[in-house]
Amino acid sequence: MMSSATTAEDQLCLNICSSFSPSSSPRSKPLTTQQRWARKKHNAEKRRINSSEEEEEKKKKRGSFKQRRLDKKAEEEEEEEEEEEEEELQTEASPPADTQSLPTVQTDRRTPQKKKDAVRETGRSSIKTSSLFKHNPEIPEFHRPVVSQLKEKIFTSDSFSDMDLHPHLVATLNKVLNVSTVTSVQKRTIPVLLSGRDAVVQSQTGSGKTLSYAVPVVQSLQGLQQKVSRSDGPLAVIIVPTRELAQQTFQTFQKLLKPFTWIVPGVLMGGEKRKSEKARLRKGINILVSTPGRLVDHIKNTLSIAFSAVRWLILDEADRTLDLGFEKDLTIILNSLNSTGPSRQNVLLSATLTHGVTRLVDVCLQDPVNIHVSGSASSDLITTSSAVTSDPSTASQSESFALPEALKQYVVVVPSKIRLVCLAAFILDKCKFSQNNKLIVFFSSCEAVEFLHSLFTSVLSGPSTGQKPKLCFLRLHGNMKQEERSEVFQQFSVSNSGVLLCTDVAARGLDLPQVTWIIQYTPPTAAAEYVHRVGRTARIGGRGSSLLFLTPAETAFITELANHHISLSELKLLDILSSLMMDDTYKGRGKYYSKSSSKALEQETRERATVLQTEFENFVHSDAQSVQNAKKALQSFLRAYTTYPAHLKHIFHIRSLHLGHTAKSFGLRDAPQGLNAAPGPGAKTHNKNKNQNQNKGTSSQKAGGKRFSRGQREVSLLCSEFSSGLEGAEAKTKKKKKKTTTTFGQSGEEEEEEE
Ligand SMILES: Nc1ncnc2c1ncn2[C@@H]1O[C@H](COP(=O)(O)OP(=O)(O)OP(=O)(O)O)[C@@H](O)[C@H]1O
Repeated sequence: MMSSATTAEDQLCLNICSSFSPSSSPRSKPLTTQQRWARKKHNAEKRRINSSEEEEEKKKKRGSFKQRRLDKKAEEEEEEEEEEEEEELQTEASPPADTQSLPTVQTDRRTPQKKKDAVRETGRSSIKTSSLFKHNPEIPEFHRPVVSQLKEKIFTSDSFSDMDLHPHLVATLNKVLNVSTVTSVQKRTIPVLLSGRDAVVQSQTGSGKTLSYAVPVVQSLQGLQQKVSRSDGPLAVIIVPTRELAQQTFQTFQKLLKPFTWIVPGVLMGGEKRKSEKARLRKGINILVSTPGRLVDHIKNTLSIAFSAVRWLILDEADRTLDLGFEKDLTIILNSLNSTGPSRQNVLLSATLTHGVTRLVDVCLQDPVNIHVSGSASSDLITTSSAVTSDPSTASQSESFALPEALKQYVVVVPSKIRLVCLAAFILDKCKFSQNNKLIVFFSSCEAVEFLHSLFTSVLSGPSTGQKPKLCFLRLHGNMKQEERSEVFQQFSVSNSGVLLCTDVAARGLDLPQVTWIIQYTPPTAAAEYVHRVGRTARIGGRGSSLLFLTPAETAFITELANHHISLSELKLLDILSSLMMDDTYKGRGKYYSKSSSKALEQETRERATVLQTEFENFVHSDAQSVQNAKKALQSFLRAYTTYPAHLKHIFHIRSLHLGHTAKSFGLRDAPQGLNAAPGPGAKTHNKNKNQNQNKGTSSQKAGGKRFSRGQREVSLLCSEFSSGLEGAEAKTKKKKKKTTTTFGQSGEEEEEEE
């Protein structure tokens, strides 16, 4: 992991900084375009940082005022010439009006490979994309707020053998799980849990929280005086938000229980066959790992499930369980556990225990110990606060999240129109031009993942050559069949490189080895979610990097993150796009290729980006189905955009999206007509006539053919996102409206799901 992460970082540094090395272009060899570009950038940078005094001196040296005017004129002429060429390119590039509108063509019956070849040919010979680089909002000056990031020391000097654990358990930790030194969170949590106390545990992603509860659970169950038997049923219940995490946690218990074969672990999760789960429950499961929805299903429908012996309740990713859709499930689970069972130990864990979790603490825990493993940036000390509180003054402290120390966090500000090529250029840079990079890219909807997966696989994958395998794109989202989800998860876990496109279904808890980059193509809906997404890399002391995409209108999110002690550095859009100069796959017409001025090289980069965008657009518009998929992806993106919480609406408001530009980021040539989820009255679009249709809805709008008031619509979108994105949507659900009152004292109209 270390070495590959280093390579990634090195590559990044190469892109940003190597061009500043004066010795990078030996005189004996002719310079490549890339090197010329790098040198020009270096000179430009040097000019920028020169002090005004030096500038003055240079001016004096350059001679008389007249001479300076002549120089300037020559410079201007060169610029004008280049601009003219640019205009020419754009005029040629603009497609005729009729090719811009969405085609109503018949389904293309060409094979994908033929289709791809045709697309590539068209992309090369003529650039049909209207200018990507004109009429974009200006990229604002990047202001980096000063924040002191919270730090956590991951490892201690203690080992598991120093703890009061069964020797076979220690041996299993050492030999099967390959761990010997205890992490900070484990050192703090294991003794507290072994003493019988309830606990609330917050520590950074990838710090070993799973073992911090799994070890004491196994230690206590193996030591029970009356030996555990299957007929006891569940003694420990572990609730996690996603299927993949359930599977991963179950596997950890399987390993830990190797020497204690009489204790049986089991997993229940959506997408699996209920019948076989029922049979396993009947036989007896002692450590039960489950997603909330499926456990509720069994509570309602499986007679053999009995909680009379439960001694442990663990809520991993506890703050997630408070989200819409999970809270009511949790209420049913708690009611069911409380109605039977002896007294039990309860544990809440997460990297981000937001103050909303206090409600859960009040309901669930008795006199808990609060373990909060983080110190200030200037100290390595580990502090433990004394109590969980809802006091607003301490709430902000509890909402400052520690991030892995070796995680490098970047942001790139990209106008909507250029987002797609920027993402593609970044992926090519990391996966085609450097090796052993493993990327995870987050999107806001299943449809967007599906669509971009097929687009990238078709346009970017390239053929596998003798030395290099095909660039591999995988996808993971809640609308996939369970077998496929498991297969992808497994495939990405064991691979050394590749790109996983996913929704937030992969944001929490997953421990995928050697991930080098996390890319957030759509920004998260909360700082906490940002933390979990980037936490899929740089785990357990390893290195990793993350890149957040923001549009110029969204840059205030940088300050929002800074409020949570999260600090980002900027990557420049042109630096990312410059990776297209690494080979000639997307070479333009070569007009600027031979020129040496930095402007010409920038222009060549822009032209290549345009060629790539053209390939995307040609692919999308090559058949009706692809257009339909792109529209669906755009529509779901817009829907998801309406679900940002109220306090972030000033940053992410649907009205500030430019529909035509956003459409381009899904490979569409223009803003499509007849989107079901119209973006609202203020949404901007190129086409005024189209806009009229979309602007009609005010207090109510059409979504999926059904009329919703604005509030109802947002709730319905949220529900659908969470049910499809996290629990899996293929489970057939019958929904009915019901008035409910939750354990937490909230009442309201909620959707009840019955499986
Ligand atoms: N003491 C240890 N020494 C070395 N590796 C460890 C130790 N404890 C756990 N690990 C490994 O660290 C990785 C991360 O652990 P884990 O998944 O429990 O982190 P986490 O804190 O739960 O992360 P997240 O908040 O993302 O869920 C796992 O691969 C795990 O096997």
